[in-house]
Amino acid sequence: MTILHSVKPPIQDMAAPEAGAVLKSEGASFLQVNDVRKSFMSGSRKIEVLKGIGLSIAPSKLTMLRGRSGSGKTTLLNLLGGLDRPTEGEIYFRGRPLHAWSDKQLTTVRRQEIGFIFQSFALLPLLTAWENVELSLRLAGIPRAEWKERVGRCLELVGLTKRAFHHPSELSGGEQQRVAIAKGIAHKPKLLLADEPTAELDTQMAARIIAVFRDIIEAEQTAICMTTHDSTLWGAADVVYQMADGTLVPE
Ligand SMILES: Nc1ncnc2c1ncn2[C@@H]1O[C@H](COP(=O)(O)OP(=O)(O)OP(=O)(O)O)[C@@H](O)[C@H]1O
Repeated sequence: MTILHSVKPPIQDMAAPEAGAVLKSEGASFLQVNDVRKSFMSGSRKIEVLKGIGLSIAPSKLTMLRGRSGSGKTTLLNLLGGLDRPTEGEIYFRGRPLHAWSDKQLTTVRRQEIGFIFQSFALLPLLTAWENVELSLRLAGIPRAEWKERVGRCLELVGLTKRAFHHPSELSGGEQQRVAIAKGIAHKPKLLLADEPTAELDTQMAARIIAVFRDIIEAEQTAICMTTHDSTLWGAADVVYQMADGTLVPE
């Protein structure tokens, strides 16, 4: 495990290619964050939440963002996933400038290349595990002919083949989160972002989720970046960034 703080990145000359177009060599610049700041207005008051973040996320690695509540982890994760844009600074994802992209371009890149997992599982209660995963493929525009094989593969990867036709209410919290992970990876994202994915789980279930993440990285070469308060999990990461009050700090 490497524990890092601020990393000054190589900035490449990146004209704005189409969403979907990818630079050929993406190793070191898979996901690059350069001096990112984010503020929100609360009435007439400006709240500075991120105060100059520089980091890089490597492909096929498990990266964790740790830090106290309110330190800015979720805000940063939302920027990494193109759910929001920085107030200042740059974010390059596979060579393309997310910070400069339109809402339409961000939606396309999210749909095709990024998966999200949230603390609260976000499953549709009336659908089975299988149908929940299938829905992701439908929304991502994957041809119907590919659904069966891909849903089966995703549920296998998270160890839920035998629970495929259960509804969320018939599954444990850990199993529900594994269905949510299968949903998150169904469209084969290059980057999977998980916001406190183990917060509602006990230690054993949390460890199982991390093991599933490892299997996904191995099998699909996905980069995974997750936030967590749980100190028992940090040792399982390839890289840990610690945040405090909107900045990255050394250990
Ligand atoms: N849209 C917003 N408008 C105003 N303030 C916001 C907004 N989003 C986040 N904040 C503030 O930014 C700070 C950081 O929030 P964020 O959710 O990123 O922290 P966090 O480290 O993820 O916390 P937690 O671990 O509790 O989820 C908090 O003080 C929060 O109130």
